[in-house]
Amino acid sequence: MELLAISLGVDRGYYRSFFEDGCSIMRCNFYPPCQEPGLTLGTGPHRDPTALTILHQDQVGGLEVFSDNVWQTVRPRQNALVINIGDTFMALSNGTYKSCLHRAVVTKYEERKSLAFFLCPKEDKVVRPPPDLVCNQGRRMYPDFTWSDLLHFTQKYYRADDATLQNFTKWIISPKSGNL
Ligand SMILES: O=C(O)CCC(=O)C(=O)O
Ligand SMILES: [Fe+2]
Repeated sequence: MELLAISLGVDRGYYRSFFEDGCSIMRCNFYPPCQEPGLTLGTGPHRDPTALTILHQDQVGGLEVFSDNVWQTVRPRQNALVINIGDTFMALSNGTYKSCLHRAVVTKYEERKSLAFFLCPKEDKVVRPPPDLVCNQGRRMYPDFTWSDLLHFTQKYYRADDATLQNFTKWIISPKSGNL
């Protein structure tokens, strides 16, 4: 978090202290083999709604990221972790860092496991970029929201996909959401 703050030219402690009392989540994904792997996906295309994901995949492989307009395979490396930016960090960086679109494919004969650590803020924390960043950029790209609002949105109303943050922003500012 300090490195990300330094890269954005803001107070180096801003994000680190923001996540100090966070409610992070760890999940193990299990993908059974599939007789027709070309007809399905283990995990469809999405951006993680969380802030930062630290992921380890086993040697079977299957993670793909959408980059330069194509799905690129992330080759498994036993001693490496994949770090992905999620939607919450995209909002915290006022849109400078883009959340990563990714998916996981399945294979015909081998089962696959991956272990993901999702860095999340404390539920009632207001997700707001540092003032210096907004000042330099001239405007806020996303409204204030709490992590609990986004979590609720993605667990109750909306399955995380390519456009979660965009649709969440519309939902949060709509009077019908009951959030204002
Ligand atoms: O299994 C993988 O490699 C990706 C899992 C994933 O995208 C997720 O758990 O959010
Ligand atoms: Fe993901």
